Amino acid sequence: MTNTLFVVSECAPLVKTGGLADVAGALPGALAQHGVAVRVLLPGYRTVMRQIGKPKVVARYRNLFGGSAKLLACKVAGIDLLILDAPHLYDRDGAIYGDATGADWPDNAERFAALCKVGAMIAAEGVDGWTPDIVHGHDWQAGLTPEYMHALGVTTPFVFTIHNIAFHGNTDAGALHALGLDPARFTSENFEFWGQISALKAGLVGAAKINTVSQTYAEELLTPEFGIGMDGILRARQADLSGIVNGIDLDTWNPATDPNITPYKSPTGKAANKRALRKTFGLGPADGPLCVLVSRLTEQKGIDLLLDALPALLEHGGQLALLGSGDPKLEIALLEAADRHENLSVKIGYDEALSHRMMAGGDVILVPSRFEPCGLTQLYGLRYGTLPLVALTGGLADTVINASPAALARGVATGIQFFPITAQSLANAFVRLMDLFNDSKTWKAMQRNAMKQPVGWETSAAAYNDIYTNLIAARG
Ligand SMILES: Nc1ncnc2c1ncn2[C@@H]1O[C@H](COP(=O)(O)OP(=O)(O)O[C@H]2O[C@H](CO)[C@@H](O)[C@H](O)[C@H]2O)[C@@H](O)[C@H]1O
Repeated sequence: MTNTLFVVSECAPLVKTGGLADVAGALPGALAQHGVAVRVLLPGYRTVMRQIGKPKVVARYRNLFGGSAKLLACKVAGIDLLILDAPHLYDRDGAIYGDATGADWPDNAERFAALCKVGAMIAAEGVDGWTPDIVHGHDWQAGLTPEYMHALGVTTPFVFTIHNIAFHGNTDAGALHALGLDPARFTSENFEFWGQISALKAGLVGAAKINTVSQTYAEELLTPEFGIGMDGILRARQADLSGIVNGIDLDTWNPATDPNITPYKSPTGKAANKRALRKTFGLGPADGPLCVLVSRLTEQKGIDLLLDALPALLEHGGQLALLGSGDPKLEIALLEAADRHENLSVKIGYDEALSHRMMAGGDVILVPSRFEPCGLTQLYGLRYGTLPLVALTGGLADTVINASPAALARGVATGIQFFPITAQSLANAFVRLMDLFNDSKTWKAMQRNAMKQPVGWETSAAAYNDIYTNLIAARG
């Protein structure tokens, strides 16, 4: 039995802004099959505190970055949680990373340093009769954990997973004292990055093993274009870097049992869901494919490329139902485009149940991202027979089999990929899509292929378990 402590800033179903939460929520269950007992250390945001009932207090901290705090143990949705209840850091209105206007909380450095520090203390002393053999941090919010472990003299191996390298968690050097970091280690070999404290770099430097969420993204990260300043460090650590593709929760995302939809086992069952979805989005009947897109609306996700390429879809009988929220400029541009095109319907917001109905009712799931470490919505799409049309990058390259002549001849295609990642090549992909969609025999075969593709956690959980076991064996 291996004990693993996850240090992570979000975890589904309790609190989610994106794919990180899905992974933190699903991977523990998958690892349990391999004899790994995961406990997830999570900030006690107001929304989390409301969902955990009466947990057990397992530790108290008199002064954790300016206030007292408690560590609470509880189980929600089968996940063993350790909730850091620090009201001065987490009990506030607004979102988990920022206020209602979208601005980051000014004390985010302290908020997540506190999480890392408690992670390190758990590794040092154990908690609730439980001590981790492995500490596994996710993204910059967990990056300082190995620094605090080092300060406490803890040698438990630290595994670091990069879900999105675009966020570095940088802070001014003046915060060294406030964060309780050792000024002697504020060097380019450790966590100094262009004169700032970088939580992400601390994680990359301090990890025994680093991984990201697909093999292609692991390779892309070694280039300046994708590494966003961290490519040099990652090249230096290449021997310890791997790519492990994400899975999805096969119970939550199961078209045969999904309570949000009219359940189906074969692609023909999608028709009723498609009718319902058109109604929800106010779209009329059309000859072309009904595309769906569910996403945070950011530059990463290529929404601007999509806006430019859309006529190639909409003017040839295709439709798009889009659900998302994020960058206000993109939200406005999408709403304006929806006013102009009757075959485009946009809902701004976050709606988990609707996202299920979109997977069930859509013909095609669009993921035109500029970069995508793994991506989850194309995996949902595969499972629901909703064929992915994706940019050829990161996990989208690894999980979709492009309908190339060779793949079609072998009968293995599951979707469409486009490259280079430009509006023009996306528009060309829409033209290819129309041809494929009109060839109903090929389309149905692709849907069947898609629904058969393994998209669960089985193989990837085994890969994480291998990392843990090798690190533990190497310690002796
Ligand atoms: N408006 C909305 N309503 C309902 N649901 C919505 C929504 N907007 C987004 N979602 C949901 O949020 C999740 C997004 O996950 P992704 O993996 O696609 O991207 P994200 O960039 O957040 O994750 C980062 O981390 C994950 C996990 O490693 C990587 O897969 C990914 O490449 C990386 O960028 C999906 O479950 C999606 O359905």
